[in-house]
Amino acid sequence: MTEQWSAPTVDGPVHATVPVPGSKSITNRALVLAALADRPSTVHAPLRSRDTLLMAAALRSLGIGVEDGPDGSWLVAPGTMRGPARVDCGLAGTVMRFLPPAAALAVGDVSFDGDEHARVRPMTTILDALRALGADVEGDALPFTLHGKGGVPGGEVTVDASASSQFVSGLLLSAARYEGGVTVRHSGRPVPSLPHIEMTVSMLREAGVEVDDSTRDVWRVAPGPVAALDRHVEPDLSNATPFLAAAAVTGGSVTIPGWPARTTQPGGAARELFERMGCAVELTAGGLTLTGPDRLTGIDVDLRDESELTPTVAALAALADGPTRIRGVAHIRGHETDRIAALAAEINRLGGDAEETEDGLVITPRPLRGGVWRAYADHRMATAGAIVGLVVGGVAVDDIGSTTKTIPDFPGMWSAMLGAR
Ligand SMILES: O=C(O)C1=C[C@@H](OP(=O)(O)O)[C@@H](O)[C@H](O)C1
Ligand SMILES: C=C(OP(=O)(O)O)C(=O)O
Repeated sequence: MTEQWSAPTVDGPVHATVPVPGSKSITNRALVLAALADRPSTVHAPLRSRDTLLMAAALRSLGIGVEDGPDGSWLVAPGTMRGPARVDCGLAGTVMRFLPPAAALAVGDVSFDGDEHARVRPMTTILDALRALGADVEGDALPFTLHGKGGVPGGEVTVDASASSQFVSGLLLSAARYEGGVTVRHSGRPVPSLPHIEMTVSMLREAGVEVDDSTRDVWRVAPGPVAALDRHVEPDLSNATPFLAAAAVTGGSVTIPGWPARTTQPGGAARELFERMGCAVELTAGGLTLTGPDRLTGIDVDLRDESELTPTVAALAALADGPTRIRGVAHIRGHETDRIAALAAEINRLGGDAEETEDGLVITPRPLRGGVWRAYADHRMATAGAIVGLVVGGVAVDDIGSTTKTIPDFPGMWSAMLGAR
């Protein structure tokens, strides 16, 4: 059952401080690394939302201990993974791409499935790569089964990762535990979301794993142990962007506490994007504060590196005072939904002017009217609808529940933010 949600509209600037839950990308990397580590780990301030709860549940079904710590942390007790097990990936790219390479180390069968929308997300590249590295995999997309033999030879593999950086990240995360380690070479159109691969490399190094990424499009992971983690998870900076956007579109000001001065999250680039659109952004000890302008400026932007920000940028663009061109994100047609088609359809349904291009969108602002904004089961489509609804009366998001993918209570956070006006 999906839940239609009337997006609240405001008639003045939004002023609020909004604490944002932990990063999905860091939490799910930390869980996989902790499961492969040689001793128990603690993950502090993890995100607890559908994507990470599914990862935790999947690891438990494989025999890994994932217990609640006293302070909201997760305590992870590693061990030999064992099938038979069934993994529900939901719609989480990080579960469907990060867990199979780890589960290939299990003893026994591990079957994977997910939501209807997940079954059409690209998977062949990583499943073929696992076969090439010596794993026994049945299937080319969800659902599929791994016949685990308790170990994987590893070696060198060439992949076309132009559809998702997660193919590379997934292989690298488990690579140290493969007998010969793993070398991944990318061959094809440019890899999107490269900072997410850098996040993977950086977290592997934190866990004592030797990674050579000195050659472009080649990553070499040496075989060896994975050290236990004691890891704090930063706020999810991509999930912070709808809240910052609330200040941007109303000329208000929103502070996100705990915004890191340095980060491996691509969402960190949101600062510069908002500035280019005319916002003032300041990082202090209290967090990142964004103050919106009288009118937002349209921009020409390549979002290949931070493609998960596209829905927020598109929503801002529809409300700006000049055209925006978004480039470099052809692969987001394979995200939770075809985001290029979905954004164009929903902006146009409300009377806007959004045109699909091969690798992005051209959005020319027009006065918008209320109506149903469809989420397509996609959390970031839903939050984009909330941004538009803040200044366009009568917008209803058809499936606000989709936001639980990466934010446990988006409607509650949104109304708390507006209540603080
Ligand atoms: O590794 C990760 O945590 C992610 C990588 C990116 O995927 P793509 O490379 O498929 O864009 C990003 O969009 C996704 O939200 C999270
Ligand atoms: C693309 C995204 O998610 P996933 O991790 O499921 O790929 C996203 O969160 O924008």
